[in-house]
Amino acid sequence: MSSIVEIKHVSKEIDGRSVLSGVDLAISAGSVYGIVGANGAGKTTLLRLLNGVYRPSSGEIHIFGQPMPEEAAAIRQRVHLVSSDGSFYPGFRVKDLFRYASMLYSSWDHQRCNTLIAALELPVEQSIRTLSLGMQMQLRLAVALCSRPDILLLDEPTNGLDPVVRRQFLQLIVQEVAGTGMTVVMATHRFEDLEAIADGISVLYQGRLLLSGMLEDLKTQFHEVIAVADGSISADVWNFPGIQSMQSRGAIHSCIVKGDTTRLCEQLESAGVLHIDILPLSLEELFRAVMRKEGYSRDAVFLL
Ligand SMILES: Nc1ncnc2c1ncn2[C@@H]1O[C@H](COP(=O)(O)OP(=O)(O)OP(=O)(O)O)[C@@H](O)[C@H]1O
Repeated sequence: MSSIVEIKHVSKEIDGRSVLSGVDLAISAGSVYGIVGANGAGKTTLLRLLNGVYRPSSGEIHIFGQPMPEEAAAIRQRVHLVSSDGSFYPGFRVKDLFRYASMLYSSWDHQRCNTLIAALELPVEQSIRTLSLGMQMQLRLAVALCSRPDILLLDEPTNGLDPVVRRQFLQLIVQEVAGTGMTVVMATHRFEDLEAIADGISVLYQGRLLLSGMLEDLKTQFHEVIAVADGSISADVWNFPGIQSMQSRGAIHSCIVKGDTTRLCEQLESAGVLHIDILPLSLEELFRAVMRKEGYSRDAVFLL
């Protein structure tokens, strides 16, 4: 598959502060790509670079094989950013917004618009300022889809959606990708959303990409190894290059390992452990392990 988005060694400074540094990323056409990371990692900034709101301080971004144009309006015809940030045409009624947006986008699809208004039960006569947060998110997505973007950028898109609508929202995105070949780049803290629809993911931490890859590949690369021992295990055993993190509680010792676990298991067996389990990781567990390796952890906050 060809890359529709190529980010080459991109850095971004805002107010003299480094927000992204040396980011390299290629995203295949027609895929759903997830960006995860702690608060303030730079996810929104990355999406804003992709739709031309920001320009890189250094490095290059190519979209559709072309360098990002100087004129951001041209790119926004084909790359639509949906986020829950800021107010969204509060003085408009829903139908006024659709009429206005239809004039902004040359590829506006009126038939799709009618279908989405009906499917999402959007109240066309209602003022946007009176819509719930979830309704507004659905409206933002509907406007984006009617503009028939080649690339849809989603920033925390399922915030505020109830479980039924959230599922419908994700299904709609999958359908669009399958039906139109649209590419989706989605920043989110909801791992279950990415498990459901993402092909690839990147983990951002303090403006750097820690990890990128296809979700299935990453899941086969990382495992949790649990060893039950009659007492402690020599520290030498854990001196193994693939170990991302480890913890011990009584007789149970567990570690997250990247790569082949055979040698580690041999070392554990030689150390006399009673039992070994090798378990696959969920995306959230994988994220936690990678972040823990970077020293990112939070203790409980006690206010009283
Ligand atoms: N306009 C701005 N002015 C100053 N600092 C900014 C601006 N935009 C972003 N930043 C800073 O850049 C860093 C990355 O912000 P960004 O919003 O991209 O992170 P994020 O990963 O989307 O975070 P979150 O998960 O909390 O939404 C943060 O430290 C933020 O304070």
